[in-house]
Amino acid sequence: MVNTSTMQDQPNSQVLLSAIQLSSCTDVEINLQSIAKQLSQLTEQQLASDSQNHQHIVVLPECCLLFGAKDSEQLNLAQKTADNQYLHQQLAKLAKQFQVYLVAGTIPILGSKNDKFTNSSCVFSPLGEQLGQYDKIHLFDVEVTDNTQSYCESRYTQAGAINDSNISIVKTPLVNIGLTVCFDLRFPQLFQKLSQQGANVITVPSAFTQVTGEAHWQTLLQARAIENQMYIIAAGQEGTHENGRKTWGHSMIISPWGDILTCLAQGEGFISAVYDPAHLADIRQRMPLKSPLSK
Ligand SMILES: O=C(O)CNC(=O)[C@H](CS)NC(=O)CCC(=O)C(=O)O
Repeated sequence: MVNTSTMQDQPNSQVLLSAIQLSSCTDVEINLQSIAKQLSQLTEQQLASDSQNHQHIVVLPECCLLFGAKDSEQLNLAQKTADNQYLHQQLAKLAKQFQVYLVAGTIPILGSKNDKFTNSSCVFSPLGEQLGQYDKIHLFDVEVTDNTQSYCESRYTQAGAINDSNISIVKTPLVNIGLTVCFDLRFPQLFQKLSQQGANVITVPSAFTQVTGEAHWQTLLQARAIENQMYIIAAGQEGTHENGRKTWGHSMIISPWGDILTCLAQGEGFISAVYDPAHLADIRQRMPLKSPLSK
């Protein structure tokens, strides 16, 4: 029990951070069911062990509603759902049903020219309202020594805009969330911008390859958390997907000191950790990181 009388006096005074790890397939409905199942188990467990007086932020992996298909199928999905906003609606419904702030991994959203989609992370409130959207800026056009070999995300994906509307924090009652996606993790500039705007939690929905994940994932996450002094919630795809692609999993939540608070190496499931604002304030106060170079 982490319940205390002060917490009961102050509704929503505690923030819980969670990541859901998925092995998403090429069927949107099955993926929605998997997410609902994980959310149901996660919120049930948390109700049983804990006060209801908290704010709960849950992050899903990149491409949470369609993964392991050809990129052209993501474009088809973006085109098919552009008018009725089906993907947004289903995710908003889940946020409301389970009373969480849902950082809904990424979904394909039809771009301005209709021949590409943005790989977008959307945030929904427990009321089912959309609070923000971030379109992935750094696209994964990379040669990897795995069975896929050559990734060319920019073929069907339109990169996110470099402006204050795309790069902006999402304010919730107790936490400012900075949104990033997967390959963005290799570019500290984005994290610095979000940090300057007042982010104290950064989310990293991902589908890291097994090869690059094993080599770099944990180190990059810890570096971003340490250098920006903030919590990181990283939710990954895991396993072997229908197109043979292998993803690394290892979803983790990292403290502003760089500690791995919790990690799920393999399989579908969830992890949670408590956000500690005093710990964050203490680290920032004892070790101010103001560089004369960042003016
Ligand atoms: O293509 C899709 O279906 C969905 N998109 C992804 O999986 C994206 C682009 S291919 N993956 C990454 O960014 C991996 C980054 C990575 O692994 C690294 O930085 O090492």
